[in-house]
Formats: sequence, C-alpha cells, structure tokens
Amino acid sequence: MATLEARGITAWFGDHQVLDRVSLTMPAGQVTALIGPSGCGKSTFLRILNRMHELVPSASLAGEVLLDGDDIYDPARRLTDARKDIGMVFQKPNPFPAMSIYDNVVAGLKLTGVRASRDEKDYLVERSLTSAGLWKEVKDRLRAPGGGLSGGQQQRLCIARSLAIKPKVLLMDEPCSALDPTSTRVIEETMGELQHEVTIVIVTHNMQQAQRVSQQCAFFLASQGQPGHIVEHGDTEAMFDSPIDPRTYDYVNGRFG
Ligand SMILES: Nc1ncnc2c1ncn2[C@@H]1O[C@H](COP(=O)(O)OP(=O)(O)OP(=O)(O)O)[C@@H](O)[C@H]1O
Repeated sequence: MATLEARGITAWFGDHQVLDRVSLTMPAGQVTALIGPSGCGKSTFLRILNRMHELVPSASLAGEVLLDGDDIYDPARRLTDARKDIGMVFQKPNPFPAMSIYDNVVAGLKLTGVRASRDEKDYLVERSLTSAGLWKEVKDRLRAPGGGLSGGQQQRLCIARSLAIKPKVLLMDEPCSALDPTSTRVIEETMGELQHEVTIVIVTHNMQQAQRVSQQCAFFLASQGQPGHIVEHGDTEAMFDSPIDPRTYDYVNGRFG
C-alpha cells in the first residue's frame, strides 16, 4: 500500500493538450474516485499513473508521479517496476479466454520477471482469488478456461491477476460499466475489502458508485479550448453534500455530462 501523488501533470496527444497541470494526492489505504464528463481526460490521467500513456506514439506529458515519494518516471527506474507496483483493471474484463483460471491468475508473474515454485503459485492463486472475492466460486474448477466465467467473475479474475503481482496501487477504469447490477455490487464489496491491502483509484461515471466506494474524489472538467483540469477535489462526502464550485454541484447532481 502506498500513497500516489501526481504533481502538475500536463498531457498531449500530438499537439492536442488534454490535461493541464493536474495535481492530486491519492492516499494510501483509501479509494479515490475520478469523476467528470466524457472526454475530460480521466482515463488519460489514470494511464499516466502507471506509465501506459507513453504506449501511444503521439503521446507526451510533463509533471511528476510520485509513489511514496519516488518518481515513477525517473529515468533510473525501470518501466516494469512501475507496472508491477501499480496495476490496472480495465472497463471490459480481459482474461486470457482459453487459459485456465489458475494460469490467468499467475500470468503476470512471468511478465514482471517473478519466479515462483509450484507451492508458491498455489498459495498465490488462492490468496489472490480470495482477495478478489472469487475463490469460493472457482476453487473446484481452477483448470477450467477463464473464458467460461460470467462477465462479473471474469472481472474479478482480472482483479486477482493484478493482485497476484502484489501491487501497491490498483487503478480501475470504469471496472463495472460492462457488468450487471449484481456483479457490480460484488465488485464494489470486493473493493471495500481490498482497500485495506492496496490503494485504489477508480474512474467512474456512476455517481452512486463514487459515493459508495470512495473516500476521496476529484472532479475533472474540460471545456471549449480548455484542457482537462481538476475543478475540485477532497472528501467524497463533502464533494457530494456541500461542493464549493457550482459546476461540481451541477455535475454530482446529474445536471450535465
Ligand atoms: N489514443 C488517443 N489519441 C488521440 N487522442 C486521444 C487518445 N485517447 C484519448 N484522446 C483524447 O484525449 C481526450 C481525453 O480522453 P480520455 O479518454 O482521457 O477522457 P475521459 O474523461 O476518460 O473520457 P470517457 O469518460 O469518455 O472515457 C479526448 O479529447 C480524447 O479524444
């Protein structure tokens, strides 16, 4: 578990500036929700937090991302270290469909250069699936393909896959938007339990979800000619009950976006 701090993040795709000097502290052991209308740069910001932004050829950025004080963009740090410490779960569950549930969970180990014995893997699979709230449902069919699970189970499998490499931070980009309400509830409960072992940052369009799962919240906005920036951030309860900026009030009350 670690505190993630973005300082003065400005981002471009080619000459299109999409973020302007975004600074935000995402405290250890808490869930931070990033909210705001479509296109205001939430996903771009999230992808900057684990160095995925640089995978887009036209992308560039300025600013710093500090993980417990260490800049993840420091040239002396390896890219794989940032990815190992800061995991990501995407909108659409993306397990390897033909691979077994077991192998899906341990799939990230090789990629990050972690060697593990059979016993260690067995332990890691049970631990990660338990943390992701999926163990009881799959413990008798660990050799069945991951693609055979329901959408909600697949998303929890992806969470387990991320947890297996023991990240300090877990980034979640609209993790429930492809799921039904029951699966959404299960993922939200899982997040509540996970936050004691990993710092969570979630992008969500669902205001009720932001209120249910997060303790911190940041409202992003982009407007004509103005790149995405944070209008207001702070305690989730305060942001929803007594926002300072009228645009935050309008957004959290469903008046635009
Ligand atoms: N790969 C890309 N190449 C060029 N422009 C991009 C790329 N990805 C995003 N953008 C642009 O960057 C801006 C911010 O997009 P981003 O996806 O970060 O916003 P968002 O707030 O996450 O939106 P949504 O809520 O719809 O997912 C948009 O103008 C978008 O068109």
